[in-house]
Amino acid sequence: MAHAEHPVPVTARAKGPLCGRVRVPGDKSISHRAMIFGLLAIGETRITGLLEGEDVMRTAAAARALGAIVHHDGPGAWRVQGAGVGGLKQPEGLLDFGNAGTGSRLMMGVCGAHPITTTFDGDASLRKRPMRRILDPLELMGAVVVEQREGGRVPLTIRGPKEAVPITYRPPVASAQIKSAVLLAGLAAPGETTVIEAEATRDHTEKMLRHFGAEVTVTREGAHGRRVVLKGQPELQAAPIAVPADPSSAAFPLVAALIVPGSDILIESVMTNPLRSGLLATLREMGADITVESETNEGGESVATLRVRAGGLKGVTVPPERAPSMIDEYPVLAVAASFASGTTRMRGLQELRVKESDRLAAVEAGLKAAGVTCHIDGDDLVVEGGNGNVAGGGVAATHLDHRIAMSFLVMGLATQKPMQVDDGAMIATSFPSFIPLMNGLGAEIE
Ligand SMILES: O=C(O)C1=C[C@@H](OP(=O)(O)O)[C@@H](O)[C@H](O)C1
Ligand SMILES: C=C(OP(=O)(O)O)C(=O)O
Repeated sequence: MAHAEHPVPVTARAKGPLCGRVRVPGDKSISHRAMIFGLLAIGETRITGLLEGEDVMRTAAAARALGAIVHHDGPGAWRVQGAGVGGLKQPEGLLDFGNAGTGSRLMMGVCGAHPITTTFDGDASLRKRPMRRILDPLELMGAVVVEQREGGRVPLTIRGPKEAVPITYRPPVASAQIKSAVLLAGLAAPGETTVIEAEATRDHTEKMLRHFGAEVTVTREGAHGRRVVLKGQPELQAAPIAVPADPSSAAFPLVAALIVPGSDILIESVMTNPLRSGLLATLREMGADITVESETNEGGESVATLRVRAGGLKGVTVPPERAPSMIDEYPVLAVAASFASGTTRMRGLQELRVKESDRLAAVEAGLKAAGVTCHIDGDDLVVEGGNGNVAGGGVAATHLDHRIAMSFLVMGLATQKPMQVDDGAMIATSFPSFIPLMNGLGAEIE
């Protein structure tokens, strides 16, 4: 388990072109939801391809504490015997979600609508992240929240009502976690629970609700939004889940192959859900050589094998409405932008300030440590590309953030001098096999 007190410095250096074929682990968003729906369903949910990263293991432990029987059958293969909506057990201790925003927030939605009292906690990173965005709608649905330390942060305790009240909710920020927490709470409420989002966010919860037998309707709302209506108190029936490969993890070998001269790699069966594909669209606009070798369907999601070849990238402006479809990919996009020709402006990145770290500040500091000219302009990040030449030689501070760690290690594969990150331990939260997978492609990360 990763601890801030025992940082693990990791260094990446340029060695030569990357080549080979890889498949990245299962999608983190879908893996959390697979465990949660397994808990809420009647019967046995069989999961294949589950991401066995620390974040998802925290959600699995919470599902057990709430009454699920969870079996691990082999790599990625899990079975969850559910407690059913309404059948949750009062957990004995607190639920420690470690570094996991998604796991903690979605489980707050589940627990906050049931007549149980649950205490949530996490690591130093999670303790800084805003939870009011989840607690506000839960209070409208009848939950009582006791904040223990600091307002709107874990540790906190939620007592759910005898019967949750259905609501119509407009999340104040584009967030699949808020939408999902409200919908999961809505499962325990009679009548219809509605979420109206101004910007469409990832739709894994809606898809899984349907897959488990709930009635959900989704209609367009405004230029970029969605209205999601859930009919409450369904009996969810266990259903098999095949977790596709995580596009947010695929982003690391993908950008590495674009910036390391001479590289040519294949990334197998990456999920191409359009609400997760903003990075691909942006890299293509930058001139990236990414082709689809084959396309198919896995577990209700389209997946594609991508061939990625190194080549000159040019700077672009990334519009703010694209942010929800690539929210976790901005750190590694900033790395790609550092090697492009010209300026890249990434607009509307305010949500990056409240991730595992303040990612705007962490990216700016890491890029500067590598000799890249960049600045934050309001909520925009502006990066001046070095046209293939980036000095490197610096140390990037990761602030308990896996994506910051992996992004700067990818950068070090193409900089003139090696890049170090002060702590690689957090990589295990989302991509435990990152270092061997990259080294298998010919990288030197140690
Ligand atoms: O719903 C999800 O699985 C996620 C939603 C996003 O967070 P927000 O809802 O805060 O945007 C994303 O950053 C996170 O990694 C996973
Ligand atoms: C933001 C992320 O995750 P979470 O919110 O689940 O901690 C992420 O994985 O980049």
